[in-house]
Amino acid sequence: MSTDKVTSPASPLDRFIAVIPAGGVGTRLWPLSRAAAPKFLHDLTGSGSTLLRATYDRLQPLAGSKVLVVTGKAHRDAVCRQLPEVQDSDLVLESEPKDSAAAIGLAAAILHERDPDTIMGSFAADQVISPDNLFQQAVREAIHTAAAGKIVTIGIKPTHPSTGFGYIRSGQELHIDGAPSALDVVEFVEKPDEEVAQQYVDSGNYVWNAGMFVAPVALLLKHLEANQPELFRGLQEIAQAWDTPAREEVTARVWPTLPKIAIDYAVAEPAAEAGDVAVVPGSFRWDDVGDFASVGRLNSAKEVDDVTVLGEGARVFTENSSGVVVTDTKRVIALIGIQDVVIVDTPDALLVTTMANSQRVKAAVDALKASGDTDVL
Ligand SMILES: Nc1nc2c(ncn2[C@@H]2O[C@H](COP(=O)(O)OP(=O)(O)O[C@H]3O[C@H](CO)[C@@H](O)[C@H](O)[C@@H]3O)[C@@H](O)[C@H]2O)c(=O)[nH]1
Repeated sequence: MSTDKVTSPASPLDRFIAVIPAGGVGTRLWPLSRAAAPKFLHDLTGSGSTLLRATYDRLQPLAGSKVLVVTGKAHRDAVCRQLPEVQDSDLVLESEPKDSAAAIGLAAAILHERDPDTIMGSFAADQVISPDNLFQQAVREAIHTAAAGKIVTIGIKPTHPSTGFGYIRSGQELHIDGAPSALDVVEFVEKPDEEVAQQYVDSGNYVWNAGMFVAPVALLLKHLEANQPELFRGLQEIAQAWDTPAREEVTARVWPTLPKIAIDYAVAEPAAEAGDVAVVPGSFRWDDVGDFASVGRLNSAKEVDDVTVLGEGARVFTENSSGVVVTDTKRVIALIGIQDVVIVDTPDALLVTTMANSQRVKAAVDALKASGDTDVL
């Protein structure tokens, strides 16, 4: 009888490391979401977990403690409080925001330095997803698909012609072991205009990009190098110094020089053209919490009459009214006979609008910026 040890090839799942890029301000959720306390640091579902913490917990069964977080220096303390498990060397702090290609690309480059066979998955810190098991099932399929040499996106069935999302046109089934629903991607179009978005939705051939990318780090970096060579070179330099005493010095020197571009333009669109992108359909409930109408929907269980009320110790009186109230003050709020209102009450800024206008909050933020009144942003 042979005494040779029978070893099975390592599962791609063992090569998986999760990355959470936690940036952006969430302008359409002002005045709740601020530069100093962006959307991902808030509990916007009333679950007791912030969006960041929920994202981390959702990834646990897939990644364990192998999670890298990329965020702004200013958020270091808040992120460490919310995610005490994250080691110093796995917390990437940016001195200034450089958009998602730099954030995700640096994580890929660091992971590549540590182990070039790593499969990484990047997951936005500010989405609401349920149930977790359907998300995890889709990501497992994405990891198997990535191991077959693809950059993998997760597709969400569109409900309206949003101009804030990437659109993915899928093609043939890929027939990959462990990924029965993976499809080839024919085209990836980031944020089309409304007319094009409407055509995509009407055609029934497109899904939304959920803002998640699962890929072998080497493949992601190959496309970054081909399409953004300057960004790639800078990230390489930082990554090579990352686990050495030179980390601080090199990062401080190189990071400010990096070009700003979204990963969707820098990698996803050109990689799809090269035939290197796949999509796994997500059957979970997905919401990017883009405005207060969405906050209202996500918390409808907390309705007082027809008004959704969010906020610890909120004191809200309602009569014949509907909408959403978010408050972090102790003020009493009374709503009488008004429909579909949005009220966001904070100590130094008050927002009053309607559900239908909740996407336009950004206009107020832009106006405040232009007037130089930035202390409330
Ligand atoms: N650390 C860090 N993270 C950043 C930065 N800029 C963006 N991010 C993070 O990168 C992710 C996506 O960035 P957004 O800038 O919020 O992208 P988007 O406009 O919402 O579009 C993306 O997501 C959509 C789904 O929500 C997609 O449909 C679309 O194709 C695209 O991937 C989020 O997790 C965001 O926090 C940055 O400078 N630094």
